[in-house]
Amino acid sequence: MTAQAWILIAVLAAVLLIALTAGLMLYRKRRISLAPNKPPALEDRSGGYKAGGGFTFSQGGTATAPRPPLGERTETEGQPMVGDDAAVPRDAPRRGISEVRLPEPDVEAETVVEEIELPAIPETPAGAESVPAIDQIAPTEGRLEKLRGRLARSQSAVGKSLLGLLGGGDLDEDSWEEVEDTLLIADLGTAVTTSVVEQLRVEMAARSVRTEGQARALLREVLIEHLHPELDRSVRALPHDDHPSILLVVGVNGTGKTTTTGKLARVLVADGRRVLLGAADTFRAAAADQLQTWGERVGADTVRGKEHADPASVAFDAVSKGIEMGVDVVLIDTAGRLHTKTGLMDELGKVKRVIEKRATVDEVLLVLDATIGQNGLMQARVFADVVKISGVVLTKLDGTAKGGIVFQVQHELGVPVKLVGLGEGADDLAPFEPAAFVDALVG
Ligand SMILES: Nc1nc2c(ncn2[C@@H]2O[C@H](COP(=O)(O)OP(=O)(O)OP(=O)(O)O)[C@@H](O)[C@H]2O)c(=O)[nH]1
Repeated sequence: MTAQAWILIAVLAAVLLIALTAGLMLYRKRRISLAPNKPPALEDRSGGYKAGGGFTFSQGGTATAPRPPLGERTETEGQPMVGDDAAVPRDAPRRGISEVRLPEPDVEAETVVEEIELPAIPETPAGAESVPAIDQIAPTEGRLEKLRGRLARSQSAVGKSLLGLLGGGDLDEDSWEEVEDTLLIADLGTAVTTSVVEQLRVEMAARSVRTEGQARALLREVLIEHLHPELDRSVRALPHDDHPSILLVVGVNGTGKTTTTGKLARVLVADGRRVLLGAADTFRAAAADQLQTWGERVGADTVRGKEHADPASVAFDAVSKGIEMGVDVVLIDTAGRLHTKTGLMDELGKVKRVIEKRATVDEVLLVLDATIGQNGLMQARVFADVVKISGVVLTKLDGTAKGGIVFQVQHELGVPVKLVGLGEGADDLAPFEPAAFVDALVG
């Protein structure tokens, strides 16, 4: 070969090398690293308060997000890329996942972490009281007991009429029908009512119940049994070794989602946890403001997007930020104003799918308004079809005699009611305890 040919080959090889290097650099630049950043030290804003107990928290089952099968994506390094849909090949038609904005510096303006400007606390002499910058949170222990009066006011009418009927001893068919009607009016639903009445009939005969005291004891026992006290009602909010626990709060708007998310944040902060809030209800700016205010009051940052930003994007940002900040739990408030099932399906399904590119969702809490009775159950069915609900929060139990919906929701969904809302106040959230609930009911 001539010298000229060798020179030509060398030049071609150099050009090829430069093109490869440039291509690799471009590829790396476009990639999003999924390796969590080193968590910066987080300021403890709980005011040093540790709750004595009352609420039970546990750790979600899976430690890390399940990786989608490699063969179904086009890139080969085992990490999902921007816009990847877990189970869909990259070149398949997508359902809007590509709209997801990720927290790169140039899109930072899209979502904002509202850092809380805490007022400087003046140095105080030892022993002197310092002014707390944020809310003092009442101990969470025995909440249901404290709030029992509120429940009892509206519920005990049901218990009284039941005891009035059962306390008389031998019941004729008309009386049994009245018992049945009372349970139906209290929203226990046909299936649970039938089962409760059957068990009461059998046990009343077997135990020869004659007095009101005996009737109360039996009624209490049967109702508690129908509330399945054996179900795990702990809220899966404890952090994993390498990432926070992730909780999604879902439900139709107006049921109390934002309020519940705020109240739950207070309980967690009181329990010594570092909390980050995600305002994925982007349809109404006021919803994000409301959540942020809750956050400011307890000392939790809020990740929020612009009005009408993609909720999945905000949720993703919140989870990413939570991992980066090293918080214990990320609570994500979602929008529930999509009344058609398809819209809801797309929205919530996408939120969950996108989050799970970073971490498994540990708990999906469905918030239901107890005052709307049967309608709440219909909502529950729709949501249960869309996302796997792991727990129910029943709100506004302070304003209704229809608490029987608790029985139905559990019976239909097979999911435990974990928390109850008993007022609009910041601390009016309580763990659901079947025995205490029935005691309030029976009086
Ligand atoms: N009485 C009572 N009111 C409650 C309870 N929980 C929430 N509320 C009230 O219900 C109303 C709606 O609550 P939100 O938290 O804004 O409901 P949401 O589901 O987030 O609604 P959107 O923000 O419109 O999606 C507010 O006025 C709350 O104060 C409760 O347990 N008892």
